Amino acid sequence: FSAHSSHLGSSGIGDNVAYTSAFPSKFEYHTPLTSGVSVGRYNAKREYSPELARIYTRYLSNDMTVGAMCAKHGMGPPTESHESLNAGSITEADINEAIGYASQQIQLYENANQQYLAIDPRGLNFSAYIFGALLQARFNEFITQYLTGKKCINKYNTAAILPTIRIPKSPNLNEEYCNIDKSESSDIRCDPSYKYRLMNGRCNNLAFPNWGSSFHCHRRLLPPDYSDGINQPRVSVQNQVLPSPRSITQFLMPDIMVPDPNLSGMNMAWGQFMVHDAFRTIQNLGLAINCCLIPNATVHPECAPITNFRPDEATTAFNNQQCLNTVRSIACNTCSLGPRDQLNVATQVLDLSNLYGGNLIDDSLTLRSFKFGMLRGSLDLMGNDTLPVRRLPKEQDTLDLTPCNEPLSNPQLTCYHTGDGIRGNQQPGINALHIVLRRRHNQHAKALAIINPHWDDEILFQEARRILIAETTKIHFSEYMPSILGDKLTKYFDLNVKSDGYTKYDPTIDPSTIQAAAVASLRMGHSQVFSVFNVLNSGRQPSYSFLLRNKFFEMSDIWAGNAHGVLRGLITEPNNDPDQFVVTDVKDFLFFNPRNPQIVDLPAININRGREHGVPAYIYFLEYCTGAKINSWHDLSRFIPMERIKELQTVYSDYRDVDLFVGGLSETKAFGSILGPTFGCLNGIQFHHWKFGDRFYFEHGGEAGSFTIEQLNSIRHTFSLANLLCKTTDLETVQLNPLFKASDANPQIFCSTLPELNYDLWREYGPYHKK
Ligand code: HEM
Repeated sequence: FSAHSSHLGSSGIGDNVAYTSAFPSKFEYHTPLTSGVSVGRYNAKREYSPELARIYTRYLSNDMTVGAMCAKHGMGPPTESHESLNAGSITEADINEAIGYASQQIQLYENANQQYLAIDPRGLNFSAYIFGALLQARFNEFITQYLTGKKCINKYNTAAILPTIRIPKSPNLNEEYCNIDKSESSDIRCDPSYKYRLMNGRCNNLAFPNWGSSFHCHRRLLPPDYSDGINQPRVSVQNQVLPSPRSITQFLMPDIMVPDPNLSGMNMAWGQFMVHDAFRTIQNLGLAINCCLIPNATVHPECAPITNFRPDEATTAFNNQQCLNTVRSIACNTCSLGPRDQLNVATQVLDLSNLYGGNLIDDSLTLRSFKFGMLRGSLDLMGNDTLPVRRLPKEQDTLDLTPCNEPLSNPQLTCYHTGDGIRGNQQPGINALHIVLRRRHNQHAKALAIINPHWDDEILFQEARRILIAETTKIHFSEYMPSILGDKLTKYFDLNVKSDGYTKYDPTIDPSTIQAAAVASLRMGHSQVFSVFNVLNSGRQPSYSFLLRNKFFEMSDIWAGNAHGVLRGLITEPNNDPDQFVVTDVKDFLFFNPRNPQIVDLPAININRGREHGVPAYIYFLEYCTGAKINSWHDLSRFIPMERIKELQTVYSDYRDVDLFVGGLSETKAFGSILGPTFGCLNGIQFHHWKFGDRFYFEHGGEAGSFTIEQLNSIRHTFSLANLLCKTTDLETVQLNPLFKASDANPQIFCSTLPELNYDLWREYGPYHKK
């Protein structure tokens, strides 16, 4: 048993390490809130580096031990004890004992699964791959549990040293999963000259072919904070259960509409679409487990229901509901010992995997027509070209198993088939964007087929896909990201789209999705959600409106041919400001289904999710981002208004307990962004990784998938969200930037004035194709 080298495991990590913040030193701080923050240069590669030790030794030093066998609880701060643990401290006999223990436990775990599958067999739809990888992940967690107990290994070393210990093959482990799961897997052969992205996201990084691929773990900026150091949800610094997520949303996140003065509803919708491209964390057994249902049944080990909250108007109206069902995210196979990570089934870069599919279940092949590179479709009742209809049960979404919510009066109006499974039907706005992008793909494919009649279906499909990914990515980077980050942070994180020339890929950056963004900073969009959706006619007058709560997975508006009306509403209506307020439609009535009425609370789920993913508390990310050291509630007043701090104090007993989602949304906005410094920073880092860590990012030069400079400039000068909407809908006018409401600074323009891509630059000249 040997230890690999690890930066975390080296000695000498302590409080005296110089710490640099994620923010630049040259920022002008206009508000006193952020003045005096010690700042430094953001370095995309520094996560898990020794310089962060000061932060994580703080939260991991609250070490209340792991495993019942450990006689010595509270081992003291990690800096004192970590040097005593090295690979040699754990013998072969220890590992063998641990494997024996894990073999028994995994049997019990499987029995629990079987019990629930007997109650709700939908979970059986889960692929064998997920089950196999999950069991392997759980097996390693049981080994970890045994070793930490027997050797009294503290949290710090559980995160730092245990992952470096090689464990022998075991009959329970399918080595194949591990070989293909490892980022540096030698089982995956990549063709460096292939110019298209693989559908599963592999081979983006040629040295680490799994970086950013589907069915792989999220990554972390800070090591996890699990209560047991392995997989149990975070608890308070006093080692108590944290306040109930529902109590937090009841008291701290009321439904108060504060529309953003500038942004349009499209800002929320486009943000959600972008997020769905890269993030898809799924629950264990796809939500088939009901953790609230059976009072005396054995609680499934992956249950994390939300309980211990006071009744309120909504819960009382729903049969005095006292428990909100939440199942834990599926564990990811890290192929090593140590704490749990979570699985992302989407490809983790911005490659439109939500449109094209890209994982084992939502296979791109089921979406293609195999004619002229086009995607399949169907017609709505007005004869508009729309997505293909979902054909049950073959295309049943087997990943999250949320049912389609067909209207009771019209049950034949089912959901549509998308590359994102059922999630593409989550509400009419997201579905309308799927429609737009599917149409645009087919436009690109048709145009290319005229230019290059000799191209076969495969080339046409891949080239149209490559252009459409460039089109949406250009909109993300030149319109969406600046709209939420503001100009300064966009510049700081180097996100601006250039006006000429190439950018450079950095193979040392892992573009994978960051846990803190998955559970908190990018979920800021949940506070932007509006309750009322106005559907506008072609004269931009309201035709009718609906409440979001009535339209989850309910596609009757789309069937009726109102996708354009929904889009007109989104670009015309305002957006809510990302703040501590969240509308009832997602706070009480998320995924409301009249067939099974119950309260589902999205912000409470977000808080719960953060804890069960072991994401550390808010202040550590604040420190990570700004370099500020927070030692009291009062220290927070530089970032959060005092009245809000008082509110936080009514729910949290310690400033170190505040959840990242709650703290981040409580901050005063900074740097001209609609976000505070912590969420601005975390999202900026994620975006930076998506740009520079993605070999296929459209502006990069010198790569197999690079565009010619002429093509690239045509992409830059042609593509915009306004143009995309104009080209794919019956809009006659649209404001210059539809992520903002129309105004003098953002005037309406005629669609007819917007150019088309110069497809001629894609004309292929060969011996038989003369210019
Ligand atoms: C109508 C609007 C929306 C609804 C109903 C919605 C609903 C949801 C739900 C149910 C989840 C999974 C929660 C869980 O089990 O942990 C989720 C996750 C998430 N949402 Fe939203 N959301 C909406 C809009 C947005 C927007 C506008 C953004 C960002 C701009 C966003 C960002 C995220 C992120 C980052 C995740 C985590 C995704 C993952 O890891 O798979 N959402 N959302």
